[in-house]
Amino acid sequence: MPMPFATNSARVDRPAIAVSAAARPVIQLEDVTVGWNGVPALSGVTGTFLEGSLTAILGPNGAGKSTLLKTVTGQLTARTGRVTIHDHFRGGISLLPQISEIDRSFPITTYDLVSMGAWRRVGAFRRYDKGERQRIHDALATVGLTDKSRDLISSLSGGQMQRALFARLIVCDAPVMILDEPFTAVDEGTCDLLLQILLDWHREGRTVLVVLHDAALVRQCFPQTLLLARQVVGWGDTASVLTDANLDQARSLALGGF
Ligand SMILES: Nc1ncnc2c1ncn2[C@@H]1O[C@H](COP(=O)(O)OP(=O)(O)OP(=O)(O)O)[C@@H](O)[C@H]1O
Repeated sequence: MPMPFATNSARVDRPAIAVSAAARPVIQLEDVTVGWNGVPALSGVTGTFLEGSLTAILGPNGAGKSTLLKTVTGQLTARTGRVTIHDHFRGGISLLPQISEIDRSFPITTYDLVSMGAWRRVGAFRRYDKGERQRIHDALATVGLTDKSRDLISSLSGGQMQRALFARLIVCDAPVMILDEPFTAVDEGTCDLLLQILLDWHREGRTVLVVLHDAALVRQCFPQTLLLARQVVGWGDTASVLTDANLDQARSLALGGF
């Protein structure tokens, strides 16, 4: 389990892409409370992810970050409040789950895993045309896994598996990308490569939400931050959210629980 607010990264300049004043809302949360087995994990969450924004979701362990992602992707239902995915983006959201949630023993190859990214366009049981096959090969090349395409995913290292999951997202080609701790347990070279891919998605105008634990990386590369500690501590411009006072409040709220 990563430590909250680790600070070990200083590799890439923050992208100088502002969210347009005319950006449309993509995902809106209104006073959302959601929990597990009747116990609230997040309470009173209100805010909007705008089109083209690149948002880091940061908070101590158990702060509700994964719970939030599961709520916006429809895996969990809010107990109260409302989650709205706006019409233009419905069906256009791709998720990279925490690597620990993936059954690595499932007997499929790296190519099969990456090709699943095309299911939304092609369907699970139809043959892929030449264009889709090329897209899969290109994605494998982008993440440096061409020579692993025939290997079972059970043989991949943690970093290679994360690269394969990114390749699946590249094939998905969705306008909204949601990633849960994509840099956990990966080597520095993989982290740099995946970060560049993620920043490229932002440059292309996609909406990107990323759960992270590395505050230094967030300060450097993420224009927007949602700081969570079982509730919203701050949501907006990263510099105004990641203040010492807010980080202290997040730590104390998460430690105290509610
Ligand atoms: N499957 C589950 N069943 C029951 N409770 C859960 C489940 N998943 C999460 N929780 C609880 O919900 C709360 C928030 O957990 P969540 O995983 O969303 O936090 P997080 O901020 O993503 O934490 P971490 O950084 O440790 O991954 C915690 O108290 C956790 O124990």
